[in-house]
Amino acid sequence: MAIAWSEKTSSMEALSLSLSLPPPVILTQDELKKIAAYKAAEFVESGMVLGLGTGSTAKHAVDRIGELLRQGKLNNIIGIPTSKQTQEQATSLGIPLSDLDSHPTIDLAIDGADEVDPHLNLVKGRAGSLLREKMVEGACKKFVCIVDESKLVKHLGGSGLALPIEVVPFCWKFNAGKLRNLFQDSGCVAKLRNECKGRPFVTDNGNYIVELYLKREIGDLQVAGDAILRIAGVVEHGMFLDMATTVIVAGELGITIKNKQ
Ligand SMILES: O=C[C@H](O)[C@H](O)[C@H](O)COP(=O)(O)O
Repeated sequence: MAIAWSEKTSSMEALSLSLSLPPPVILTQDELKKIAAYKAAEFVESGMVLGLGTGSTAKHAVDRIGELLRQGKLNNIIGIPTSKQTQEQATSLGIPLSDLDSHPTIDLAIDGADEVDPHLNLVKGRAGSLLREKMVEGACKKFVCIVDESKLVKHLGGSGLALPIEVVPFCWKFNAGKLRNLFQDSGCVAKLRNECKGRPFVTDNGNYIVELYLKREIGDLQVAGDAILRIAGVVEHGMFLDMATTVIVAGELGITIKNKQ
């Protein structure tokens, strides 16, 4: 797969255009996320069915879409939220919502990621929404991923963050052991994600998240993903392989748009 570097503009210029503010001297990570999100909102056209992502970067995109609707610059949009959190945000902004049952084909999805590798493979799920995100983003014609440059990695797992796996609560320790064994060559440690005070984090689907910390690079990602999904009780994993059609990266030196070809 070849990656085309199709655009590079100054991020400071983009921020000042988007926010009508003078360019700041140092951009925070959140400002970079906002720049990427606002750029992605330019891909939205009236009449589209839109996949609405989850997380701090996607939140900016949803805000922007709400703003454009309010201003009358967009109309006739239908949003398909990827989490209860995004559903609440979109509802509060007056974005009309639906679901995959009624709209099985989505024109465009916009969402963040925890890691992006050079082939535009992603790790997602730090906010625990990986299952609904994968369902929605798997049903879209175009998936625009928005990140700040800290999310770029040489290989998935390269940031040191965990690879999240959604599992049913029933005998999760048994499945955490199976997952650890699957990646024992990568020095895998498997931990349950906790909400607070030892209480497990529960996803919107009532499941748990097992986090895999890998010391070494995973070999074939597709093979690894398939092996994870063969474990009964695993619901989904956080690797989004060959799904993003575009990745918008906001960094100190500008916006880079990478397109899958
Ligand atoms: O479940 C969480 C989602 O996959 C998020 O899109 C991802 O974790 C990126 O989140 P953020 O934009 O907050 O870094």
